[in-house]
Amino acid sequence: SCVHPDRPEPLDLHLGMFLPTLLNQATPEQMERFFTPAWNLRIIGTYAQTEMGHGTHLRGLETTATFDPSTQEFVLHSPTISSIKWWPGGLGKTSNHAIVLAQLHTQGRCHGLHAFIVPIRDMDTHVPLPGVVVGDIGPKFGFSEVDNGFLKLEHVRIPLDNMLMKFAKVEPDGTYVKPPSAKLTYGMVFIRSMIVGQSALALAKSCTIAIRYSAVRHQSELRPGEPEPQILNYQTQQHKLFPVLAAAYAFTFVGQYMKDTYRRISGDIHAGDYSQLPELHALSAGLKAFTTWAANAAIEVCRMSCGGHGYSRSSALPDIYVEFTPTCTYEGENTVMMLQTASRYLVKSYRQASVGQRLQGSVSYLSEAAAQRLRPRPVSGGAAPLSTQDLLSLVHLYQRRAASLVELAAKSIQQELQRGRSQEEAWNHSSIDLVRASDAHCHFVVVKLFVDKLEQVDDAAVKAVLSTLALLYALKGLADNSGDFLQAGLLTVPQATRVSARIKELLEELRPDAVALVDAFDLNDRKLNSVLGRYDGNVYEHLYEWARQSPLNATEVHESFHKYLKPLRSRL
Ligand SMILES: CC(C)(COP(=O)(O)OP(=O)(O)OC[C@H]1O[C@@H](n2cnc3c(N)ncnc32)[C@H](O)[C@@H]1OP(=O)(O)O)[C@@H](O)C(=O)NCCC(=O)NCCSC(=O)/C=C/CCCCCCCCCCCCC(=O)O
Ligand SMILES: Cc1cc2nc3c(=O)[nH]c(=O)nc-3n(C[C@H](O)[C@H](O)[C@H](O)COP(=O)(O)OP(=O)(O)OC[C@H]3O[C@@H](n4cnc5c(N)ncnc54)[C@H](O)[C@@H]3O)c2cc1C
Repeated sequence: SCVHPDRPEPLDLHLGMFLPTLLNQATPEQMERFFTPAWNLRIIGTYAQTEMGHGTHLRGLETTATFDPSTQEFVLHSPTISSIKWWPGGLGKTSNHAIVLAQLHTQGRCHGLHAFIVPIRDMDTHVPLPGVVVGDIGPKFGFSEVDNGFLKLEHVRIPLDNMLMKFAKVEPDGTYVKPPSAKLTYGMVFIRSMIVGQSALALAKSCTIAIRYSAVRHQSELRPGEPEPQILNYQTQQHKLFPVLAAAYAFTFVGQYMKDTYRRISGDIHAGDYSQLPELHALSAGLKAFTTWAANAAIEVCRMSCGGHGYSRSSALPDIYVEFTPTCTYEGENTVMMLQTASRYLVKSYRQASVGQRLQGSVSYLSEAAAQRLRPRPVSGGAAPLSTQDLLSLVHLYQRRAASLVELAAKSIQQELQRGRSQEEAWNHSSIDLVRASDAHCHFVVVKLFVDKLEQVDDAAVKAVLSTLALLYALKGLADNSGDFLQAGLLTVPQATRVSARIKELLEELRPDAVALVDAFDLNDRKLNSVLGRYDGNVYEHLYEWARQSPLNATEVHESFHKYLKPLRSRL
């Protein structure tokens, strides 16, 4: 990948969104005019969609692009303070172009959001062009390496051919030509798909640091009179870290699957087959939200499991967190993405299955569930026997939980409608259930993909340890969400007790292989950039060396003594 996923950089948007958007939405002539100079960094671009007043609600974006047939130009304008483009990475000081998403107006009609290439700085002097007010939005929670910026356009004129016209077009006389599918101009599916792999990388780095450190850190007393044990021998430490390790492997496989699926379906789209776009949108939106939320929480578990040294930037864990956490917000705020997957895919699929339609792809289980509902329920009605060893039965359990929560959400909407609420109100009053349904659907997809992957592993020893990780991932998820399974009649209290006992056994089974399993991520010391996660385990000497390098230690007596402490003393 041309983007360096390790640390945010001002060119991330150029490489991660400007170039891919050209590839997806530029005509061959526009590729020639823009892609080549952009590839050579003559043109440096960003993706300017979000405005001060709107990030999620794309239809609410206010920037306008009005076609002027007399000059064959678009006039780009920011009509209000809230329409100022706000947040785009690299916009403040780095980029000299921006792909600006604006409401297209031509022949007196608005045709919605379209993408326009807008030069914003002089290619030689880098001075903002006439009508362009651009700058940095100021310090943030992190991402200090990136100049996220603002852009105010004051009747800026660009040529007709600067509108990305691979799909929609504006003719010289101002006639608007619709795209083959309105969904093609949304974009963002590429990055959302890639972010799933970023979640895996963040987890792999964090648990590598925490597990290696837990193997070299000795603390307290397990058996009186014996030496202090490795903290990795404490069951609580294993209970914190081994599920994160299992998730790192799970998300690695899901990230690969997501990339492959993106490549396959975007290939179909380029060939004019848009049929799989809804599945790609739903999967990328849901898995982006599911994996980033999980990884975001897990990074903090890893940091806190390293005690005080985890809070030191020498551990790298604070930086990993600060750089990863905005993935829950950008590229589609997670709650909104979960709602997209539920409302635009799961509930729609549920309704299709309920009238007997055979579903394909990741929702095919909804057809099975619909058929199940038509069959007489077994008298016992109780939960099926639970195997805490059989992965396929656990996959089926997750599938049934997802089907149950999708049905619960769909029925909630129906009940709200029967109470006389409007469609919109009924959906809003069911949105907690909709998010739960998406979460359960994504969780099923992750567990299924993990188990599917095992079928591709030939080495018996590797397959055995990965199976143990998959079991831990599935059972830990079952324990964490036992309410869903109990409520759906898929689990009994005695079975839940057995799950907890089995998890303890798995932690013990994984202990001997834990360090080898993080070494297998093959993250070298430079990439980890962590004193606690060093491959050689030589933590204390390097921690002391790292501290000695601190700028505050450049002098034995810091200037603050003379500037503040001494004068303060003399006044007391
Ligand atoms: C979708 C919304 C939430 C709602 O939009 P709305 O117009 O109201 O639409 P709906 O009515 O809900 O739906 C209409 C139909 O359209 C379908 N739909 C919706 N979205 C899409 C889509 N994206 N694709 C396809 N189809 C879509 C929907 O299903 C409906 O279909 P149907 O009618 O039911 O059939 C919308 O408002 C929205 O999307 N909001 C979110 C806005 C958003 O995402 N903003 C992001 C701005 S850009 C940004 O944040 C950038 C951040 C930069 C971060 C730094 C990145 C650095 C690069 C790192 C890259 C790493 C690469 C590593 C490579 C490697 O690992 O190798
Ligand atoms: C580090 C960083 C980099 C970014 N880079 C870029 C970039 O390069 N280009 C770009 O264009 N943008 C960028 N963004 C902006 C980002 O895409 C938006 O912040 C994001 O889309 C969320 O929109 P918002 O900020 O308006 O939040 P809002 O949508 O206002 O969200 C606030 C709250 O409202 C809730 N909410 C909103 N709508 C709904 C709904 N329909 N149903 C239920 N709840 C809802 C959300 O769940 C959330 O809890 C970046 C943001 C960050 C933090």
